[in-house]
Amino acid sequence: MPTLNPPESDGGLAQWLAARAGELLLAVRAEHGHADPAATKAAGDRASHEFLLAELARWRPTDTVLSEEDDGSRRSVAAGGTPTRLDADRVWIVDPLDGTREFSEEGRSDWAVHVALWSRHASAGHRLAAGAVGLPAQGTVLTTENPPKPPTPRVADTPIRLAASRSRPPAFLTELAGEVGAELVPMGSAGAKIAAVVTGEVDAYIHAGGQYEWDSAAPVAVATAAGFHACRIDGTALAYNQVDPRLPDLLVCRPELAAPLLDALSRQLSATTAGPAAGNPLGTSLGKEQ
Ligand SMILES: Nc1ncnc2c1ncn2[C@@H]1O[C@H](COP(=O)(O)O)[C@@H](OP(=O)(O)O)[C@H]1O
Ligand SMILES: [Mg+2]
Repeated sequence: MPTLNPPESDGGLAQWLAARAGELLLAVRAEHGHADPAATKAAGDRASHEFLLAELARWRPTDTVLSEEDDGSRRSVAAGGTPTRLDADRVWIVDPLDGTREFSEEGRSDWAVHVALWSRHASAGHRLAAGAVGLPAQGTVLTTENPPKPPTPRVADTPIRLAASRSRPPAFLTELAGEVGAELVPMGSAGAKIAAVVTGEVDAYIHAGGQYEWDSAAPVAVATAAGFHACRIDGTALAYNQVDPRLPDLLVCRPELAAPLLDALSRQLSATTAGPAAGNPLGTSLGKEQ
């Protein structure tokens, strides 16, 4: 690891951490290969998590961290405990490896490193003060430090490109896509999908059925800093550093698509909750992705 000091700003630190964790992950992937996906996933998760925790302890020793790989927070909620981060002013919300499945698959570049800072005193409603999304296999880091370009108008009369989980898309999405004339773009990693919205590769990302704060905090910080829309699928605000870190659904899109997509979502959600035959229309599982 280089000993070079990170930039002083929170956004600069987030970018620096995401870039360096990404270098580590590329090295782990090269070393472990793809013959044993479970071993490659575990090694990547562990290396990136340990690196981020050590560097945050070094550079921000008084801040708190909420990480996907730190089960303590999840357990304390499940056991009825109150996580100490709820009293903290500054909490780093990190996903050391988002799109773990894709990380273990040869040739895929849809996996990411997420580093976000939640601050009690941040001005934005979601209280995300800084964030960076590293896309190591794509050679980029998107960051609030130098926010991506704001959205440009869509080319008229082209189908909306709608990113969705390639392994666990919400059951209502095919019907919704038909209703709004969208084409579905399956992709791994919440970070990679939100990055694809920000770069214009797709127009929107919809997820439902299960996710956690670390899956969306950093990419939502970057997307909203660039002027994109982000909210829950019922149109309510995204909130981070909550007692329960589950944040099971979201919509991220070009601002002009927020109203039509929320309308379509509202119709889908009322249709799917109306009938007993609906099953679990929002998704397939609430468990942690393995
Ligand atoms: N139903 C669900 N329950 C819990 N987590 C989910 C989920 N669907 C997706 N996720 C998480 O959201 C991230 C993006 O998922 P996807 O690639 O399917 O879009 C993954 O994070 P991790 O890779 O960090 O575990 C995945 O585990
Ligand atoms: Mg994740």
